[in-house]
Amino acid sequence: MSDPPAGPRYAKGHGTENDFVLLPDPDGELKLTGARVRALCDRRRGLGADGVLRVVRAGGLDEELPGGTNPDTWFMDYRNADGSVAEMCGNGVRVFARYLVETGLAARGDLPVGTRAGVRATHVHDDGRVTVDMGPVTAHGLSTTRADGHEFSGLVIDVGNPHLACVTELDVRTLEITAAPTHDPAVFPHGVNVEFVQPVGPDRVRMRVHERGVGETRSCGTGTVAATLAGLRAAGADTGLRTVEVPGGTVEVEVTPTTSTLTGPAVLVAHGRLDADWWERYESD
Ligand SMILES: N[C@@H](CCC[C@H](N)C(=O)O)C(=O)O
Repeated sequence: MSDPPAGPRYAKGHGTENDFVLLPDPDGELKLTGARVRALCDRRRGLGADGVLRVVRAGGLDEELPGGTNPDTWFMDYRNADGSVAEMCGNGVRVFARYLVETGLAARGDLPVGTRAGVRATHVHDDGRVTVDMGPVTAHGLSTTRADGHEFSGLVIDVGNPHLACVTELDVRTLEITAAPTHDPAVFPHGVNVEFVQPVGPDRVRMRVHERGVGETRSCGTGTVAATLAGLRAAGADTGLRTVEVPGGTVEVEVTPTTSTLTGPAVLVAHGRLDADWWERYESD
């Protein structure tokens, strides 16, 4: 039996069941078309994932990067399942850091990762959890959304990417989030990630999320940071800690006066090679 033609290498991983295909591409040689991203993320004709993380040195990227990004820094080139580009992914960056360490591309411990929202400091723990400094999280007033026949008011929050975090007394586990929640395009001209946040204890919130460019996911790291700030504000505080329960597990978030941190699991599931013919089929957008 002869081996089929081998295409690019890949790995599959997840953080609290927000799942990703990782594509190692140190020198930025892969042509990552929208069609390829959509096919990779498709759960029937591809590998299946919420997003793609291209593992590239910042210097290998053909786009302008945030100031302070060293060309040698590993850069998380994040794409949503619909092929769109996003600034930041909090679960993705943890899986990305774990991948760098497990494959020997970086040493265990403190590790900077470039993103379109800026360089993020990560720390890979011995038990497989990863902490990431998510940078400042800022609120910019209120907006509304409709989902499952309810109207929700929420905080407009910037975690490098846009969020609307709606604190509610409803049991969020019962919400039907089959259609995209509405949003005000004047407030969110580039779309938004919407969180439904239910306080369930003094230091604990439960969250469901509908992600821009994906749909409902089992977790969203930047969303948990937005949910924490919204939960804190609802309790009359600006800073503090929250355990955030999502359908795919739990993470810990801390918001301080200057930054925010996210700690949670990062799991690698598989390593392999794509079929070359399959990869070529999706070359053009
Ligand atoms: N799942 C991510 C967020 C991914 C990007 C988001 N869908 C967007 O378009 O902003 C996370 O863990 O933060």
